[in-house]
Amino acid sequence: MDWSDYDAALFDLDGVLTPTAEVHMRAWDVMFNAYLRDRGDGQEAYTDADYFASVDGKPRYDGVRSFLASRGITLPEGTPEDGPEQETVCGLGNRKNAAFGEVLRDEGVTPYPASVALLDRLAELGVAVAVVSSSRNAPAVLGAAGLADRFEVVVDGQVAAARGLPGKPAPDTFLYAAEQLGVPRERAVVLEDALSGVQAGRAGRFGLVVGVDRGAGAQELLDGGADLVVAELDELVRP
Ligand SMILES: O=P(O)(O)OC[C@H]1O[C@@H](O)[C@H](O)[C@@H](O)[C@@H]1O
Repeated sequence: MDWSDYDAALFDLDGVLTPTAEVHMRAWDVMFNAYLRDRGDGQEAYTDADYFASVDGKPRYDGVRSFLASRGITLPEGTPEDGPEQETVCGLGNRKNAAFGEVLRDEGVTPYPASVALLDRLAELGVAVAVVSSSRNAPAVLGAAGLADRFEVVVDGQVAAARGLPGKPAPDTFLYAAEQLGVPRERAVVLEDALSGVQAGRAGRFGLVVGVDRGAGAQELLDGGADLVVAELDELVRP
C-alpha cells in the first residue's frame, strides 16, 4: 500500500490492534445467555451471529439496546451508574463489563504482532496515528498491551460520552480524531473489524476504509463500506 496518499491512520482497537474483540464477545455471550435463561420466556440463545449483527463495535449500552430490540425486548434505560444487578440497559451492560474486567486482569493482553509491525512502519513514515474505540475500557486495554505511548490521540467511549459524540456506525468519533490530529478526512485511513466501524468510515467519507476480517466476514465488510479487506495488518506494510 502506498501510504504517501495519506497523513493519518485511525485505528479501531478491539479486534484491530488487540485480540480483545474475542474477550468482549465471550463476556457478552455469558451475560446475555444468563439473562435470557433467567427471563424464562422461551427466548432462543444468544449466538455469535447476534454479536456480529447487533453488538460488534458499538458503544456498550447501544449494543445492549440493539440486541434486546432484535428480540422484541424493551427495558428501561437506567444510568451508567446502575449496578450489575439492575434489569436496565445500563445494568446489563455493566454486568457484562464486570466479566470483561476480570478477563483483562487475569489474562492480560498481547497485541497482534502484524498490527504492531504496521504501527512501526507508520512511525518510520511519519504517518500520524489515533485510536478510535467505542469502548470505555480502551485506555486500560492500550496500557495492558503496552501500546499507550504510541498514540497521542485516543477517542474512546468515555471521551465520546463526555463530548456528546454519537457512537459507531455514526462517523463522529473518527471525524473528531482526524480533527485532533489536524488531518483532513480525505487524507485519513480508517481501520476497522466491525460492520458498524466500516459503516462509520464510509459515512465519514474518509480517504480509505480498511476492513480487517476477524469474523465479521470479508463480503459483509465490503458491503458495509470497506474499500478493501485484509486478514492481518502487515499486508499494509508492503509497498
Ligand atoms: O468496553 P465497553 O465500553 O463496554 O465497550 C464495548 C464495545 O467495545 C468495542 O470496542 C467492541 O468492538 C465492542 O464489540 C464492545 O461491545
